[in-house]
Amino acid sequence: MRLMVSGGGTGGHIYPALAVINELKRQDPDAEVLYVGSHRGIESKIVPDLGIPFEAMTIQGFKRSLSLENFKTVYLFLKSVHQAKKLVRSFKPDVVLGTGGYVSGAVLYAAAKQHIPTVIHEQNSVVGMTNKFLSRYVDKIAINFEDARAQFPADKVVMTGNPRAQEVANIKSDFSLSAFNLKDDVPTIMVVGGSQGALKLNQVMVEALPELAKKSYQVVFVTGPKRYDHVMSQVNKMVSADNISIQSYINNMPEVLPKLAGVVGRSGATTLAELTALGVPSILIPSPYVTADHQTKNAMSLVNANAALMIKEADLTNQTLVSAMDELMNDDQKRSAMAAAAKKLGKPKAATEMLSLLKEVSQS
Ligand SMILES: CC(=O)N[C@H]1[C@@H](OP(=O)(O)OP(=O)(O)OC[C@H]2O[C@@H](n3ccc(=O)[nH]c3=O)[C@H](O)[C@@H]2O)O[C@H](CO)[C@@H](O)[C@@H]1O
Repeated sequence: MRLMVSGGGTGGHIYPALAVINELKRQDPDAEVLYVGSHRGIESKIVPDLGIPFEAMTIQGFKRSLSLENFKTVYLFLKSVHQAKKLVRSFKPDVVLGTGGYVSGAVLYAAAKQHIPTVIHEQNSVVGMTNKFLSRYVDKIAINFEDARAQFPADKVVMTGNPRAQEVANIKSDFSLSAFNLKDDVPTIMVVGGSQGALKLNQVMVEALPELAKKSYQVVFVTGPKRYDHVMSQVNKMVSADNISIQSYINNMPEVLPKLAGVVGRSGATTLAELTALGVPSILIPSPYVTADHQTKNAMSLVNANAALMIKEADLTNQTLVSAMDELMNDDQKRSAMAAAAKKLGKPKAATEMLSLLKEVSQS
């Protein structure tokens, strides 16, 4: 199979795409893949580092209000469509998959206009702007939350789950927490604000660190790559603790996640697919800065199933955070009940189902 994939801007769009590529390579080592991303998105670093053929385009997002920038955006979009058409003509994909982000808008639109079979994946319960636009043109739409179904043309929708779930569920991890200077036999919780880090969570964590340094559990605090130096400049003034490790970004999350007793984080859809695939209990702090408050909706699907606790960002302080972390980490029974509830929501066959859909569409 010749598979062209496009998705970018943020980890939540990129990792599901990479999981599909991994599953394709596992089933068919001779398959040819081309990943098309944007220059500015983190895919331009992550994808080539994995040795996956990568082409980058220049593209930018629409402003929600009318502005001159939007004219530039339309110009760049049309230019990207033109460039994407050329890439499609030269790569000759059997099928093109889009996993979200502006760049996938141009690539999938270009492919559909050239009558190449197309599929998009919507990770969230509330449909993103790019996928809403593309839904008119593509052949099939794979979803992860039932709530997304009614927002798309009914005959195109297929429930697959998020392919990243299968990738993390299948990993045999021999990761040691010693890589973070922590012990393997002490329960450990990770605090991570999605793929970019979260400003408020970082601020509150910096304030909470002296308290967390006294706990019997360990904490891996992931700041986000762009926020690491700022956090460290504040933390350096404090006493270091041997139960706390501060990291800027985790490159091998599928290996690290199985070693964790809990996660504190944003409720991005791909993060939730990972937590439920493995059955990791969590404390979720939905980002209030996303379209239609979709992270609260994502989080509620776990909270309602007793798989997660939730703190609204407006209520997030070092006290509310530490007390929720204590509630989770000091009660083994509660933690294992939450873990079991999370695992029930997992979709560990999602990558295989996605690939079946791609094959079916490519042959129709
Ligand atoms: C602010 C924003 O617009 N967020 C959106 C974005 O979030 P974001 O990109 O944060 O997406 P998710 O939380 O869904 O996924 C983050 C991904 O990055 C990985 N990771 C994270 C940190 C790290 O150090 N290493 C690492 O590998 C996680 O394991 C996960 O695979 O896309 C999601 C999926 O469409 C949406 O639901 C989110 O609302």
